[in-house]
Amino acid sequence: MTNEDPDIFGGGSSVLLVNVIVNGKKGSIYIDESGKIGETCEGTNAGLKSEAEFIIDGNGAIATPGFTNTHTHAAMSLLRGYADDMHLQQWLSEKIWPLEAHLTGEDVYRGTELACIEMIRSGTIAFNDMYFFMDQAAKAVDEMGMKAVLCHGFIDFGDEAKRESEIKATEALYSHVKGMNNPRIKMATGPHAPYTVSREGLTWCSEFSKEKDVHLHIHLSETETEVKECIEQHGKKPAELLEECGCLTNKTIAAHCCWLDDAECELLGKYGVSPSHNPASNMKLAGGRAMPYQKLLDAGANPTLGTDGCSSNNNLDILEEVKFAALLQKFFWNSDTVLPANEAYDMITSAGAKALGFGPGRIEKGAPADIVLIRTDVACNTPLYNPVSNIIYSCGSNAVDTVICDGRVLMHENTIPGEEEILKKASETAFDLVRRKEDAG
Ligand SMILES: CSC[C@H]1O[C@@H](n2cnc3c(O)ncnc32)[C@H](O)[C@@H]1O
Ligand SMILES: [Zn+2]
Repeated sequence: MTNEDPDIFGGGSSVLLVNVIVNGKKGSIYIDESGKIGETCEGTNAGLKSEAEFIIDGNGAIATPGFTNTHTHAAMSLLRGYADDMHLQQWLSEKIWPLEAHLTGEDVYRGTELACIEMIRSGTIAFNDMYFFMDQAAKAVDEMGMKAVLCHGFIDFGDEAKRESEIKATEALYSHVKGMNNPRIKMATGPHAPYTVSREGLTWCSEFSKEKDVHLHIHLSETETEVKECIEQHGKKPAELLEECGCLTNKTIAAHCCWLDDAECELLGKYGVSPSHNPASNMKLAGGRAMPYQKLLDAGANPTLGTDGCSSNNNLDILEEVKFAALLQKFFWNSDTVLPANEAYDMITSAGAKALGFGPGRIEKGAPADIVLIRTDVACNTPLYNPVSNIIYSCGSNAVDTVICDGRVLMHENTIPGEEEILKKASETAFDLVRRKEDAG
C-alpha cells in the first residue's frame, strides 16, 4: 500500500480501494466525498480510478466492515494496571472510585484520545462509552474521527440531591452533543446499574431517553451478588426491575448480562435489547458465569461485544475480545458449536452497528464507508481458507493496516497522525492523576 500524500487523512475526499478481498471476492471499493460507499465491484475497476482523489492499493488485504465496541469507559485507559487481581466490589470501592474522585475534564480528554488510538489499532470505528466529563470525551472523539454514543454515568445511590445533579449532568451532555451537530457523535442516558441507581433515577433515565429518542446504556447482572441483593431489595430480578422502570427498549445496551436467567433473556428478547458481552472483564473479575449468548439470541435480543474499561480488561482490543468471546462461550456452556466464527463476526460488525444506530455494519452501496483493511501477507493470515475464521481466531490486531470511518482515513499503513504526542500526554496525565490522589491523602 502506498501513502504518497499525507492529506489522505483529511477526509472529504473520494477514495478508491483496489486489490482488496471484499465480501469474499477480489475487488475494489469506491468511497465518495460524502463518506459513503459508492460502489463495490470485482476486479480493479479502472474506470473509477480517474474519479478518485486517492487510491489505496490493499495488496490483497481483507476489507471488512469496521468493528463496534458496545461497552467501554474509554478514559479508564489512564487506569490501566492501577488495580489488578481484585474482587469487583472491593476493586471499585477501594481503588477505582477513590481515584476517579480526582478526575478532571482534561484527564478524560487525554484518556479518551489514548483509548481512540488503541481502538483504531484493532479496527474499531465506533464505541459506546459511559464515564464522567463527557463533553471532553466528545471533543476527543470528534478530533480522532471515530463514532461514539456517549453517556454520563448516572449514580444516585438513592440520594435525591445526587439524583438532581446527575439529571443536570445528563441534560447538559444532551445540549452539548446537540450543539456539536456531528452525526458521528450521539448521547445516551447512562444509569450505571440497578445497584447504584434508585427506581426514580432509572425511571427518569428511561423517560428522558424516550422523550429525546436517545440510547440507554446500563450495567446489568454482572455478579451473582447484585442479583441476590436486587431480589432482596426490590422483590424482583434485575431485568424485571428495568422493565418496570421502562429501561428495556431496542435502544437499550445492557453490559455484561452474565447472571440473567431464562425468563430475563426472554424479556430482553421481547424488547429487542442489545446485550454487550464483555468476556475479558468477566474472566478477570471472576464473575463466575458467562453471558447466556445463545438464550439471548434465540429470544430475539441483539447480542454484541464490548471490552469494558481498561482497568478490568486491560486493553481495548476488540479482536482479542472477540476471540475470548468465541472461546469463553464454548468453554462455559460446554458446547463446541456455540458462538461460531460467523456469529462472533456479526457481533462486532452488523449487530454492533445496529445497537448504536450507525448504519448496517456491512460493505454495501450507500452504507457509511466504515472499512478496515486487514493484511493477508502475514503469518497469522496464512493460509487464508476463510477470512472470517482468521479474523475471529487467528489474525490479531497487528494485521490491521488501514481504518476508514465515514470515508475518513484514520489509520493508513499502520500510521495514525499525532499518535506519539497523544501517548506522551496520556502517560503524563495518568501519573499526574495518581499524584493528585496521593497528595490528597
Ligand atoms: C459512572 S461512570 C462508569 C463507572 O463504572 C465503573 N466501572 C468500570 N467497570 C465496571 C464494571 O465492570 N462494573 C461496574 N462498574 C464499572 C467505572 O469505574 C465508573 O465509575
Ligand atoms: Zn463497565
